[in-house]
Amino acid sequence: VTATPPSTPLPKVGVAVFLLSGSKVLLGKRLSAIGHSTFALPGGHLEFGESFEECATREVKEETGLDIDKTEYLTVTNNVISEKVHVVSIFMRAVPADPSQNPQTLEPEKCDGWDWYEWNNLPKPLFGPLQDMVQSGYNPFPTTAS
Ligand SMILES: CC(C)CCOP(=O)(O)OP(=O)(O)O
Ligand SMILES: [Mg+2]
Ligand SMILES: [Mg+2]
Ligand SMILES: [Mg+2]
Repeated sequence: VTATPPSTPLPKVGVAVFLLSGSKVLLGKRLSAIGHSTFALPGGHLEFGESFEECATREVKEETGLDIDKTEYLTVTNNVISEKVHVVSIFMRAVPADPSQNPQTLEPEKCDGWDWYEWNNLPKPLFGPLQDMVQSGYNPFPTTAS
């Protein structure tokens, strides 16, 4: 009888949303097993049949109660987070549909609370894939035509 090798789980596909307000971005401290106690963008698993935009809109609404506008694809990253977790992250950007709306912590078991942070003064530690992007000097903000 040949032992079956331990199966390595398939990569996950996550959609993360840079929700922008002026020079600030919305972040929440994760309480899920993956990335526990690190600050991450709202977002989540891409579900069957969803477009990236549909997933972004759904996850932000589920997690923060906020409706979003001007959602657009930014970039993708490929991160092996641990020996059991490999995540392909689709990064989107968007703006709140109603700037006066405050985010709500709708999944307190997954997130310790949402706050707006200046891009040049982000909290630590950041969730792995986001930390890598920040470290690489990535700028999620629209470039205003000079
Ligand atoms: C980070 C990676 C596991 C992708 C899924 O992100 P997530 O844990 O926020 O997922 P959900 O919001 O869908 O629960
Ligand atoms: Mg979610
Ligand atoms: Mg989800
Ligand atoms: Mg999530």
